[in-house]
Amino acid sequence: MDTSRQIARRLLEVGAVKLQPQTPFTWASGLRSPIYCDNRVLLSFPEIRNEIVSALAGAAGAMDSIEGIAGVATAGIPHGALVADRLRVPFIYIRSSAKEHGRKNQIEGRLEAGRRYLVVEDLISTGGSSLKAAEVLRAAGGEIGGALAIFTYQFPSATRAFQHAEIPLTTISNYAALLEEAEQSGQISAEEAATLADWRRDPRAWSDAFVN
Ligand SMILES: O=P(O)(O)OC[C@H]1O[C@H](OP(=O)(O)OP(=O)(O)O)[C@H](O)[C@@H]1O
Ligand SMILES: O=C(O)c1cc(=O)[nH]c(=O)[nH]1
Repeated sequence: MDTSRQIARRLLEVGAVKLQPQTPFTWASGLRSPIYCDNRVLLSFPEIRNEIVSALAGAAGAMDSIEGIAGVATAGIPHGALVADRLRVPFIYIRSSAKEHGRKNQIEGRLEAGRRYLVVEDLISTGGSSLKAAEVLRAAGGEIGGALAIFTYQFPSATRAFQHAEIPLTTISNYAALLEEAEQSGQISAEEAATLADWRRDPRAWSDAFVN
């Protein structure tokens, strides 16, 4: 079994994937969606967490000269810190906005201008959170070696956004693998599969059309 399917299996195993077509989730982007994949749950299972970190660190290790990890707040922080620890490289994290008290930082940790960072995020929907963090990092003088996440919904608009920002995106699992795994293991009903197929054809239209 390939890594993306194996990780998808783990996501289902820990109950990270929730379906609520009648009472949709609101995503960070504001989109409403029948599905939510909560990668934070993986952190509570040490063996599975170890498997995830190994896959992320393996992917990061295969990239060209990554000199530091930049976690995206909040869910990218624990995964990113674990990967940085495994690779023995510096770690920083990027808040969605600057703190309003204390040192008023948006980037926490010691950023070194010119250092090549890998942006680590738990999940990519629109890609907006990771790309915003990458922008903040670039503006502060950091180089971006790429972005790495556990899961992506594989939206073509997200792919284009990463290409436009010239940031190569790598993920260790994805929506197609999740759907295959859920269908083959019988963890999704025909009705749920139909809802997801309908949603996936045009997530924005599905979101806009949803009436409470
Ligand atoms: O690709 P995007 O459209 O930006 O969506 C993905 C983001 O949404 C979630 O963050 P959220 O801000 O909801 O929660 P968190 O604080 O737990 O990271 C997730 O952790 C990603 O950061
Ligand atoms: O886009 C989001 O906010 C989002 C979607 C999802 O499935 N999981 C998550 O943690 N965030």
